[in-house]
Amino acid sequence: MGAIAGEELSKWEKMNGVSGCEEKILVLLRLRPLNEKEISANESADWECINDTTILYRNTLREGSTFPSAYTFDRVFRGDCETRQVYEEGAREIALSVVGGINSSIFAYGQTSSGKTYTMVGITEFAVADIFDYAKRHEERAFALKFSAIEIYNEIVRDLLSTDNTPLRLRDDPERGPVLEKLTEETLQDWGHFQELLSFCEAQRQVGETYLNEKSSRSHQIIRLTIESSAREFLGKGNSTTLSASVNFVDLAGSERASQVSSAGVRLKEGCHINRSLLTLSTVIRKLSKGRQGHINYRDSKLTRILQPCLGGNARTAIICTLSPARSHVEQTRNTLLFACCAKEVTTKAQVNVVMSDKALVKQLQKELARLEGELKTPATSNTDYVALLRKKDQQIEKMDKEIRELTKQRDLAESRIEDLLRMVGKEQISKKEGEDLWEEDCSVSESSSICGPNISIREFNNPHYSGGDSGSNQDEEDLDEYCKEVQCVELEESSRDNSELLDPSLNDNGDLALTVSGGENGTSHEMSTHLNEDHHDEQSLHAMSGNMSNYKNLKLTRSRSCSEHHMTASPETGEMERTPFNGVEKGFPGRPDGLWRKFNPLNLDGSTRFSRNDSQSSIGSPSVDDLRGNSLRSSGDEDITSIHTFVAGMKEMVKLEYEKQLVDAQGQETDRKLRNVKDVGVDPMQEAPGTPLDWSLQFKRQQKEIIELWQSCYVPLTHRTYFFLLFRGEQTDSIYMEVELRRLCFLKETFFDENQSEKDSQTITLTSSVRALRREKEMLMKLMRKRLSEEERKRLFNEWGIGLNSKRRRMQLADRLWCNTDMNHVMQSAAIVARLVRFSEQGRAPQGDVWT
Ligand SMILES: Nc1ncnc2c1ncn2[C@@H]1O[C@H](COP(=O)(O)OP(=O)(O)OP(=O)(O)O)[C@@H](O)[C@H]1O
Repeated sequence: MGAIAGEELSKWEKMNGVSGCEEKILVLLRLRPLNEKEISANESADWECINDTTILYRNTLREGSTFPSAYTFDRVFRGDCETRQVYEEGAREIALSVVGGINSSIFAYGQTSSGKTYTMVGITEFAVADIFDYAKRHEERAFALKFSAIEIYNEIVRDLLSTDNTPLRLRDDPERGPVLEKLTEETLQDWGHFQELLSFCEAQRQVGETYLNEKSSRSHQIIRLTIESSAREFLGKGNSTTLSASVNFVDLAGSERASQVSSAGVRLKEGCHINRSLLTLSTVIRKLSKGRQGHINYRDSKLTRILQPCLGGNARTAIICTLSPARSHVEQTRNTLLFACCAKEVTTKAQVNVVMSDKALVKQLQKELARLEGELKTPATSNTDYVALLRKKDQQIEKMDKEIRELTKQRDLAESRIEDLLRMVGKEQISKKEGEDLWEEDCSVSESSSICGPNISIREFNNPHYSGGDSGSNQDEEDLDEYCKEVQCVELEESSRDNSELLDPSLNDNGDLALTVSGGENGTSHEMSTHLNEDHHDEQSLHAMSGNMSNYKNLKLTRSRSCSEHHMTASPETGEMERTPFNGVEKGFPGRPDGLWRKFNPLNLDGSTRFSRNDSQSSIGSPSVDDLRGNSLRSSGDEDITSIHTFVAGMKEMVKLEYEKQLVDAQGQETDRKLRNVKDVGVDPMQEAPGTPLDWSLQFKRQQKEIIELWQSCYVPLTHRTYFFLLFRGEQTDSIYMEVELRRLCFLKETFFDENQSEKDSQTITLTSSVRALRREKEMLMKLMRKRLSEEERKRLFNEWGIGLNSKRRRMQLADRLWCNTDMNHVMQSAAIVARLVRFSEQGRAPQGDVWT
């Protein structure tokens, strides 16, 4: 059942005038006359209905009672009033609501023998008669009247239309409320049928004799009449609506005092149940009269549970309180009046109940849908607020989108940094291969055949720049082009960044030779490139290949693509190295940091120099750096050496600045790392930077030693060792790079010993390939000894390194002895020689005197 809708609803609402509205329970009072027993007992009638709404207690003064003497209700009926009058002037309207689809209930409440049954029998008959009459007068509608009756006797519900005394089960239906299972429901045929059923119920009901009433009702009786009606014109068409409602005629058992009724045994037990359930009813009414706040104890008795919809629910309700006027019952009468007073404050909210056919329901829903669509198309004034609200929300969403984009950008930047670091650790294998190829080109010079051993396979490359000044033929140029494309391709893919070699000569597509310096911050690389086309001589080729910075107009030092925002370039005007700062605004190259020069031990070739470090932490005892400085200034190669220093200083300065930047960014990166749960590779300066300078100094020495040993065991190119050794000399900012190098070398070593991997992956760097590359590098250095060192210098070196001046292949012997052990003095001497040979230099940037002092 549901609320009726549309025209039919309006019609019935008009008719009833109450649908959906709250209304108070109608409270009627019926005062019966003194009965024979009371008269014979010489009882006086202390109660009098002084008008249609007020009843007065006449004995107030005599008793000195504190109770009110007058009570007002919707309607009061004197003892001489007929039940018909009570019905017609009181209960009728409520009872007949049922024909309009509204539930209704008529109660009779009062003490025993006050006339409840007397009243309700009449009310029920008059109401049903009126309903029959109504149905008869409204032939346009088809009516169905269903009759059922129960009694609640000692808290047991019985079906009064059944001879079976089996108690009825009471359950709660979410839609229908309390439902009695298996309750007999008879469809009334006619008046006679109704009378039969009433008689049957009367016969079934528990009635007993008490002192006050010969035929006292010992149970609560509820006669229910359900009326269903449908418009005949829609019957059978599938779109009819059915009104369905029930009217309850409730004849309660009477409250009684055991002393008054002199009951005992069964009657006493009945009386206890009756009083208890009536007490519950009174409590429910009292609570409802104060509003619906709090718990209403409907479930405390079967009576209140079954009558719950009638008490403050979807029903119109009238309570007829019956009274005895006798003085002996004054206390019970006052209780009844008190109940009545509470009841008149209770409200119910009845509405028309309708059952719709499926077709009608669909139609109704379609109509509702159309209405809602119409509202959407033409928004009402009240919808303006929603439109504004939506617009505001859209703006918020847009703003949040912007923020998300910005945060995504920041995250990508942080990821890029992490990837740079990871790349340093993970990409060296491929780049190693590239390095190998590049060194093969170095060996393609005219002397290569005499240098390279028969067991070393070297790819011949007829590059005119490497062929002793022989101008390139067309074929040569094609080869060069091919080579350049190859290098460019590799670079574009960023797959061959050689982190295993700090100094990685390669050619770019413009014919420039790029000197890639790896090991910078974040695993980035630095490229120095010079145009080879200027000079085809071997000397210049090698010059460029070794990082000669003599031609500043064609030389540039750049960061790899991933860090292209910071790059070093040679100024076209001054030829000086310039570093583009992080913000993109170029400024002059910062020059050499003092600390670097004080630490650096240059190569001294005048034979008077011993190699040492002036680092106070160094355990190597040798001539001081200051000694060397003076000598190195006098050396024939001082320009080259100082140029190396300058370059290294520039690199270190750049590293330092980047490191500072990392410190600033560290917080953001840390947050990002946590969010994405990126496994830290241990290169976070915030985490890895050692605590105190002293701690770091000790750690640096330890790491440096480990690195040198690993260089040795991994056959790392000497130029790489030299550059790294010179670049990172123990400053706090070196820690990150030391850590990365250490891990990289550990990884490399593991790879060398993993034979399976070497066999499986042809791209993986192997021990053999490293040895071969190292061999070719030494051959290249050997050649450079002749180019870069004077004969005197060479002789001096041969003497110092214990190479007989008459022995064969002296330069190769020297090359073989460079970086051949891990003794720090040896390492420093080796580094100085290699640095001199490969000219980590830049002419015109010789260090100032004050730097050396
Ligand atoms: N208004 C009245 N006019 C004349 N007689 C009445 C009236 N009300 C009740 N009586 C008579 O009083 C007696 C008791 O009435 P009734 O059985 O209806 O009381 P009751 O309240 O139903 O009692 P119980 O609660 O014990 O069932 C009956 O004999 C009945 O005929």
